[in-house]
Amino acid sequence: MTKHKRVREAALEILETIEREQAYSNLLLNNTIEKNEFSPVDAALLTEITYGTLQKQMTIDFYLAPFLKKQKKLENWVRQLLRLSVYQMAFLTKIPERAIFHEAVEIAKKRGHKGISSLVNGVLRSIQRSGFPSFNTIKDANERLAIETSHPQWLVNRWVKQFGFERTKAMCIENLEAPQQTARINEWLTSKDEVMAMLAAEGFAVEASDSIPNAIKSVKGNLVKSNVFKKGFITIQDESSMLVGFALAPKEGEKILDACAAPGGKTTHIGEKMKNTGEIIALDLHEHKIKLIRENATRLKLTNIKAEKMDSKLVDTHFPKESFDKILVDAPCSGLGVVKRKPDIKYSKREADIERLANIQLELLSHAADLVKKGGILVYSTCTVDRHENAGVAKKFLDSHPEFFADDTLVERMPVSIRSFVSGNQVEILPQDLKSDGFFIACFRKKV
Ligand SMILES: C[S@@+](CC[C@H](N)C(=O)[O-])C[C@H]1O[C@@H](n2cnc3c(N)ncnc32)[C@H](O)[C@@H]1O
Repeated sequence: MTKHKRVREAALEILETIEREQAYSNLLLNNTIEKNEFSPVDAALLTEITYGTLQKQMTIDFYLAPFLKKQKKLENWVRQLLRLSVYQMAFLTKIPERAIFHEAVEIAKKRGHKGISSLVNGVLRSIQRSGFPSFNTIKDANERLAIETSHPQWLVNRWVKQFGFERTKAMCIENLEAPQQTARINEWLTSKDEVMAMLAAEGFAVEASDSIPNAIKSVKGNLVKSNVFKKGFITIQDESSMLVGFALAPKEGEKILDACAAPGGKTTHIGEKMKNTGEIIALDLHEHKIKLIRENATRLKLTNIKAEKMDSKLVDTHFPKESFDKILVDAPCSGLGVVKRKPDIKYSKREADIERLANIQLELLSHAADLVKKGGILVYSTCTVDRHENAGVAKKFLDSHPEFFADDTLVERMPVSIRSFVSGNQVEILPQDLKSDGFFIACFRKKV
């Protein structure tokens, strides 16, 4: 069996599993690469085909529709096989079409029967003869944007209402880009210059971040594989997530609560900013996730983090009132800012999830509120792009908690390149703004 066929069979299996079990694409992909011991070249092709097919699923289905009109019911694996073949035809122009057809037909024969392999062959050859249908046939602008950029119509309609058509379009286009790998320097152990020199010596190509001090981006190579990472000098983190550390601006010796902490990306940032002093209580609902916080803290040589399993809706029954200088609620959210990284999110989320998650976020903030010291701050953040969560929750929190006010000094704590995205006590980053994840932060201060 050729290597490339193994790659496509593996891609097919991953796509089927994601659809069947709503599993996470990144975890499945990493497991498959490890299990099959794929070479870096095959791993790259598998990633490209799997993510590409998922990212462009609605566009591909639009391309396929005229050629499947006569099919009563397609088995799921056959649809996925057609999708990944069409993805290669439309978007991976370096792969010869005869190779795409041959491998699709071979997989169809192996998995199904002769009838299915002729169907797959027939559909792909018809597409080759007739070409893909044009988007111009779609008259409604939102619907065309949804199909062209493969975002559900409800989401495009919602974003257009919240951000206008042009910003939504830029966001949908940006969401189709490959995510950048960025990393934060462990500033209490080393410096950006030292890290860049060490990584160069290991053969990695990196550049300083354009927007965040003490951050770098990978140009070539997966930084997780570096000794610099293993030794705890860097943490892989999206640039917009790093802004939470700036918003909190923890000082040495402070006592901080991180109410939704796993896997500890932001907890450890706080720990580093405090130069391993003070105390950070890091909570999460799930025991297996607490382990991740501890592992990260250990790798980064931080001993100021205490990770515990707890439902943060109960924090006010566990800790004394006004016992923390600062509290972070990096809340569970709809995740619509990380579609670039996890394309399955855009198909699995429903509008009802947004309402439910906004309620949970408000509840978590309300339970944490009593624990903030007078004059202390409460930071609320999400990796989503939605104003019913985010600004909507921030408003409801302030409306129902007169002991807090909107902390407009947030802008002073943000890196200079981010200040134009700050409005009052909030910062809203859309994916196209920094080529990062979409992100939201609001900062509330307790009256003295
Ligand atoms: C956005 S993630 C946190 C990411 C983390 N702050 C970081 O930077 O690595 C939200 C986390 O909240 C946790 N969570 C959800 N509901 C919770 C609750 N009621 N109490 C504590 N943790 C909760 C989830 O398990 C998840 O790990």
